[in-house]
Amino acid sequence: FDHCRETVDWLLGHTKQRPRIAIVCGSGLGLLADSLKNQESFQYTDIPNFPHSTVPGHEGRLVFGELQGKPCVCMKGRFHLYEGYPLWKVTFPIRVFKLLGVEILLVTNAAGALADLYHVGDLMVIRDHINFPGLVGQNPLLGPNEERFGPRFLALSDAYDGKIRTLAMEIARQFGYDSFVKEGVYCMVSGPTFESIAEARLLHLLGADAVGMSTAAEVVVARHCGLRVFGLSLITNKVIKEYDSQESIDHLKVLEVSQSRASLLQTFLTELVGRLE
Ligand SMILES: Cc1cc2[nH]c(=O)nc(N)n2n1
Repeated sequence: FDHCRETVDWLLGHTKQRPRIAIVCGSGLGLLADSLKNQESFQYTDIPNFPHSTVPGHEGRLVFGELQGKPCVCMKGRFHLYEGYPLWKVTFPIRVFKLLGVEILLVTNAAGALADLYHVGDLMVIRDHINFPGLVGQNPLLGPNEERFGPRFLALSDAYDGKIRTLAMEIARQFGYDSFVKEGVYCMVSGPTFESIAEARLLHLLGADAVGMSTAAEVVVARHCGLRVFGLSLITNKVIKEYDSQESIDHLKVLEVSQSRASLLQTFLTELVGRLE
């Protein structure tokens, strides 16, 4: 808690802005942060106690500013379990946002589609998640509970805010995006390996619609401290589930699709922020 307090005091001393909405930009989706008005940004390396990004496509800046007239703070670049960060570091920014006065967290990520319903370039509004690492002990809330943030035992049956999901689907309809904006279950794996065929089939059997290497841990910590959460996955590839498939996946392909759909995602999220109350 004191770690967070120190970081928050530093930030409060370096900007007059007081964000109500926090946005975590996924792989190659940092475009949104560039569109904020009255920007004030800080390199993660300059912020006390902040971890450093090490993944290509993740810049490493915390950007304060306004989107549709609403005070926001954007993470350009996030931290991943596969980088070797302990989960308390991966999720540290979320508790900083809480102490800054943020009430809503919008989290985006790139993910591979497990369900045939999804195609490359689709957007998946996250209805629920499977926190695979969390099920086997890699949970950000492990260890002594910090009562000043939230309860020892956290309920997650309502993790992804229903009102915001309804609003998002409404916007998709109004913008004519409904052919490629669908709701689904996001499964977090630790990475950095992409799934084997057998793993892909396993996750699909378990009810996951898309799989990625982030997001669930941040959402758990956000819910623990009472933030409303909305998650959006950009489908960057269809996960290979057949042994005779000629397809292959790599990080460059993930980034290429992210770049190609970044502006659409920006339009969608900007409209959503504008209509949040
Ligand atoms: C960011 C990202 C993209 C994909 N695609 C995939 O097939 N499997 C994953 N785990 N991920 N993660």
